[in-house]
Amino acid sequence: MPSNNASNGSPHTTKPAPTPSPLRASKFFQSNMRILVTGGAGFIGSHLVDKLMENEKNEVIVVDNYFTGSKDNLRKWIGHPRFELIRHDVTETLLVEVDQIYHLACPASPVFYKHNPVKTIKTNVMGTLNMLGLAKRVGARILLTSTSEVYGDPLVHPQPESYWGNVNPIGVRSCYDEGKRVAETLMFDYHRQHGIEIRIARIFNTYGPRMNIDDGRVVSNFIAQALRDEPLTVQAPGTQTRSFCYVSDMVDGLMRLMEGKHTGPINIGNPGEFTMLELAETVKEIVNPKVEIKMVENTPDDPRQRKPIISQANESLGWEPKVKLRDGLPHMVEDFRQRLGLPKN
Ligand SMILES: NC(=O)c1ccc[n+]([C@@H]2O[C@H](COP(=O)([O-])OP(=O)(O)OC[C@H]3O[C@@H](n4cnc5c(N)ncnc54)[C@H](O)[C@@H]3O)[C@@H](O)[C@H]2O)c1
Ligand SMILES: O=C(O)[C@H]1O[C@H](OP(=O)(O)OP(=O)(O)OC[C@H]2O[C@@H](n3ccc(=O)[nH]c3=O)[C@H](O)[C@@H]2O)[C@H](O)[C@@H](O)[C@@H]1O
Repeated sequence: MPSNNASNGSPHTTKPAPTPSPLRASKFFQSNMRILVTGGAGFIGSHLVDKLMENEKNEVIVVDNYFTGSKDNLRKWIGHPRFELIRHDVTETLLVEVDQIYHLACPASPVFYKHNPVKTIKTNVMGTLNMLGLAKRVGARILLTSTSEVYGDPLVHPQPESYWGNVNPIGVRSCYDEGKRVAETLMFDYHRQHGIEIRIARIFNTYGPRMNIDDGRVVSNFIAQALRDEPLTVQAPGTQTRSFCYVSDMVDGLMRLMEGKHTGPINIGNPGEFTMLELAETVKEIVNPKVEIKMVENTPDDPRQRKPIISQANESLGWEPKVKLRDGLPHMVEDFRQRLGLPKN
């Protein structure tokens, strides 16, 4: 049986946070807050950058290797004096002077993270080590975007943060879910050993405009298929569930977590739970009532159920999602129509 009743260990440390590097103060121009976003050219990262850039006191640096992200997602900021974009792989060390680090870099779609699993592990482990090393050197606060996949195929439903999970350590998804579990471990060890200020978000399935059209994740697949008049591919049995959070709610939750006092880990997601068949029916109804729904083979270790308990986010961050699935989907459909060159509905 998995442990589901233990605490997450003491997150507290007696060590003071390291002082910022003297280089930090030696710059000619200094904004009030210099923020690094790794993976900022990706889906969630680019929406986060949009929101951070709204504050004129923020200077934002994005590093990305463009594996699943694109410069196009950031085109409105390229050339802006408060914005910098660096082609960089987080598995290599990075020397910059920043106050906060949002560490998102990692392929998120199962199709992409399974494509080169060794690289996915390296990104999660070495990438997180490098960002923690940077946080330690410059005294920055660091937020990791972990995942509900740390709960594996959960035997406790819905999932509280105290649940330790049911994860296959040697499966095809392990590069991602075990990788993120190690990343969480590294975060807490740097916190306890070096006094680094950490924040960990456990993100549940997030959707919205700018997802890659052929990303492979379920919401983007169904919308692209419905728009192209191709059958919606429900992977068997179709009764597996997910809880879908709209991207603006997610970004709001991540920023509140960064600015708040709680280390986490903290679930950020929308508790509205749907089977994949229900999702297919909803997309069919909204986008293309004539489209066929086709049952196809599933992939190994697909979690059978997933739904966050969000009382911690609610109590400690004052956060709850605002956008219901039926209200969020049309924004994504509109974005996909534009990018596929289809007329407005
Ligand atoms: N979207 C979700 O439903 C979801 C759920 C749980 C967790 N997350 C986490 O949130 C983060 C962002 O997810 P997303 O949906 O925006 O994914 P995404 O694939 O759109 O974005 C990830 C970004 O990281 C970049 N990247 C990947 N490997 C890199 C490396 N080695 N060095 C530098 N950049 C690298 C990619 O090019 C991309 O721009 C990820 O850490 C993911 O694990 C997302
Ligand atoms: O939220 C999370 O924690 C994780 O959620 C997703 O992983 P997953 O839920 O497996 O995402 P999808 O590939 O979108 O699959 C969701 C469900 O839809 C099904 N599916 C997928 C694609 C498809 O065409 N049809 C279909 O029925 C899958 O079998 C699965 O049951 C993300 O891709 C991970 O990055 C993220 O960490």
